[in-house]
Amino acid sequence: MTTLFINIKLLVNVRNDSKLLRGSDLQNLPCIENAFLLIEDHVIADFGFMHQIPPSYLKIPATFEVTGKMILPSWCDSHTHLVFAGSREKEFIDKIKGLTYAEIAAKGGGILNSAKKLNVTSEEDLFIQSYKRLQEVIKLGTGAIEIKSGYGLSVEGELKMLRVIQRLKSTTRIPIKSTFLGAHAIPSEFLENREEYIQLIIEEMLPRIGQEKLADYIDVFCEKGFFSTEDTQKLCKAGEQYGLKPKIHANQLSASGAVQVGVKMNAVSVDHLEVMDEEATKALSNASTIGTLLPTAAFFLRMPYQPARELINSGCAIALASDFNPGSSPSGNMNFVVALSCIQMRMLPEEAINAATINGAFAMEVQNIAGSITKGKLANLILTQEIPSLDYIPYSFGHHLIEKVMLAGDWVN
Ligand SMILES: N=CN[C@@H](CCC(=O)O)C(=O)O
Ligand SMILES: [Zn+2]
Repeated sequence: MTTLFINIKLLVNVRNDSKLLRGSDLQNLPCIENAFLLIEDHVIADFGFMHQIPPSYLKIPATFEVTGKMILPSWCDSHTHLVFAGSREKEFIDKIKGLTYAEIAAKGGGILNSAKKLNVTSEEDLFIQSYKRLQEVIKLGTGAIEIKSGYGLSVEGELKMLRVIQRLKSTTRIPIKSTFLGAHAIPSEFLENREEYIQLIIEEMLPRIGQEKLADYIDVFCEKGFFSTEDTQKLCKAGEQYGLKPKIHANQLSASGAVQVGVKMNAVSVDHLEVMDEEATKALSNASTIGTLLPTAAFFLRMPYQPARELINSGCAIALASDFNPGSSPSGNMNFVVALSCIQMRMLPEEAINAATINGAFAMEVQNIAGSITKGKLANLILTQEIPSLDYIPYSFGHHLIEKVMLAGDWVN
């Protein structure tokens, strides 16, 4: 199947090769004005200026004339908890009434509440709920995604979640990476003996996950009241034995040393980063580990936003992701993530788009197939409506500016 786009107002994030962007490089968003784009056999085959289009292309039957519209690579959402059961809007009301995230967790709410729901939900039902959410975010322009377990917190619950992610991988066209987050919270029955739960993860969950090849990464919620930096190192080392690289929940509620541990463990990414101190920023600025910012979690929990400018000015490689989950970010809308990053974290539109595409791709190691308009990459694309400029995308937050979305060269809507 061959598809041609002509008269594209702006073809965004056009690159010959893929490089992780850090510091001031994030501002460089290469684009072609008045462009063509050729898709062949699911991948990007060619692109360039309209005035240089090879005449033979103009005979292609599936030609779309898109004057006034832009084409972007799909969003790469490298941090989600999209597989969950039910919802937690009652806690939302508790938050409105003034309870903190930590107070809700201490009351048996939070992650443990989702775990309770998940463990009484069948694998089939969980798949149906998750599949629906995945279709929704695809229509919102997400074209590659990472999904975590972590609401099972029991051997069977965690395996159930990871099997659902595996089924999503095999039944949809979107590239999916799977992360084992057994260390998301200590289940209530282990509260008096947390070591025993850590042993359960290491001795029972990980071997099963390794055997069934159910995960690509291991994650730990490294935070006071959850898992310590020592626990995190121990769990990451155990994960390494099964080929799982770390992607860590770090510095969400406190500067706990989680970022430094992630960097030391060669984590692919350290995610959240609401509460950074000098040492954490310094560790990240010299590292290949990506700092993934989750501004919608800060927004929803009324927490200070991640210090994006400081991180960029320190030379860090940063990505943006949605953290889609029922407790701290019940939205997987990457368009809002990008807008919020510009509005509240003072990221420039170019920086936010790079962080949500190419750097997001690196943060889940799909940079060879997604994240930019590059020959040979999957044709996972966003076609906008007619818009006046690129800056208009984050500026007009909350508007639905996407006309159509393509995954591997096929329209999904
Ligand atoms: N912080 C840890 N995990 C999730 C929240 C999970 C929940 O509240 O259910 C997060 O990334 O924000
Ligand atoms: Zn998360």
